[in-house]
Amino acid sequence: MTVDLDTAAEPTTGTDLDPAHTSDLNIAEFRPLPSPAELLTELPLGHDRAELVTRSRDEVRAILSGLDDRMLAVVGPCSVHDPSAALEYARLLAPVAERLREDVCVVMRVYFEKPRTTVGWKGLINDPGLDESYDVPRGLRVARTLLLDVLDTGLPVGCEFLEPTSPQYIADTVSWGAIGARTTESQVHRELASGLSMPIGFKNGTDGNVQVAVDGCGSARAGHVFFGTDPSGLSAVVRTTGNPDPHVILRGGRGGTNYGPEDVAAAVALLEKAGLPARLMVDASHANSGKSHVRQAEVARELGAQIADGSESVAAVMLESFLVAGNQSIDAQPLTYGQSVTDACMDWATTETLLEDLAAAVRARRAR
Ligand SMILES: O=C[C@H](O)[C@H](O)COP(=O)(O)O
Ligand SMILES: C=C(OP(=O)(O)O)C(=O)O
Repeated sequence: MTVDLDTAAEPTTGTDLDPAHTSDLNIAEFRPLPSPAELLTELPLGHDRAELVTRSRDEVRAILSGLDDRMLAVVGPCSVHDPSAALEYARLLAPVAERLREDVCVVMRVYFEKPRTTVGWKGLINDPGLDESYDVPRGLRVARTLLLDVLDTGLPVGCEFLEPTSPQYIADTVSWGAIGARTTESQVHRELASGLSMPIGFKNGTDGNVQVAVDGCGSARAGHVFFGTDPSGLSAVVRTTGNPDPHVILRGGRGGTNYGPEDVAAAVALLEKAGLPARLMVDASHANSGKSHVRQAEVARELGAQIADGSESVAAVMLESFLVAGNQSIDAQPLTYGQSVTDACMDWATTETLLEDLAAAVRARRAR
């Protein structure tokens, strides 16, 4: 039995589709989505933004390969829950990025999909109302609108890709992407990365295992054939040619941090053994900061010192930063404007200073 989801007016349930009731027994409903092509027609990228995306992807590639001696800094909120606050943040970040552009290539972290350790709010695309109403079509529209608005400030954007089909709706706007610690070992995500058009970073595992991220890079560089959807939303066999620019992101793990010079050297040895470029990103947050925004600033300063000392291996950093320091429960009434509802973030003033420090570290490295 086939169901045309484009024309289905009402949600269907698993058992509607399965009269014998032997499958989909735990599916409560199927709800139609617009196709990726429909959303891209409704909210087009346009020529100028496309040029920014292409140019910034090239810059990210050049930095990761060592052809460009600047640093890449992926900086922004842990998650976007309020597009107005995220846009206000972008409007603060854009002039700083412009001022530091000789030394640092700033990409705004605009994360809409949150991988959870068990359960929790899974991001603005999944639940834009933050109230378990799960209006995913609205989530996609709100996310894409914000991505276009951020590009209009002149900033390129970076996202984590989590749902295997969501990139079809937003990836044309994205200049750098991540596969998270919880999915870095997943074949589905490695296949996805192999077809994405921007450089993709693989986090080390939550247990601290870096080899799984190196393996993720090796897998993503290859072409794959897998199940997916085409731009019209139809199920399709997808064949990819491989992503030329996968890289490792050190984010610490249950055993401790991995941003120190010895940890970076150990990761580089794994990359070299795998025949991969010996350059990586370090995430100052997550297990490298123990999820403390105060500690995160110290980690970022220590990374700056490594760079100023001449480290060529740390090509990029990730910082979690928002308007207001710390984090709050998503159930807070009222929510504090500009504060994270997931992991704790550094505030804007701290972030601006850290970006200035990173730029100075790059200049010091260049002068050596
Ligand atoms: O980046 C955010 C979190 O670290 C990640 O999504 C896991 O969150 P959780 O452990 O609160 O579920
Ligand atoms: C979830 C994230 O990180 P990690 O996968 O390292 O936990 C993140 O960067 O938002």
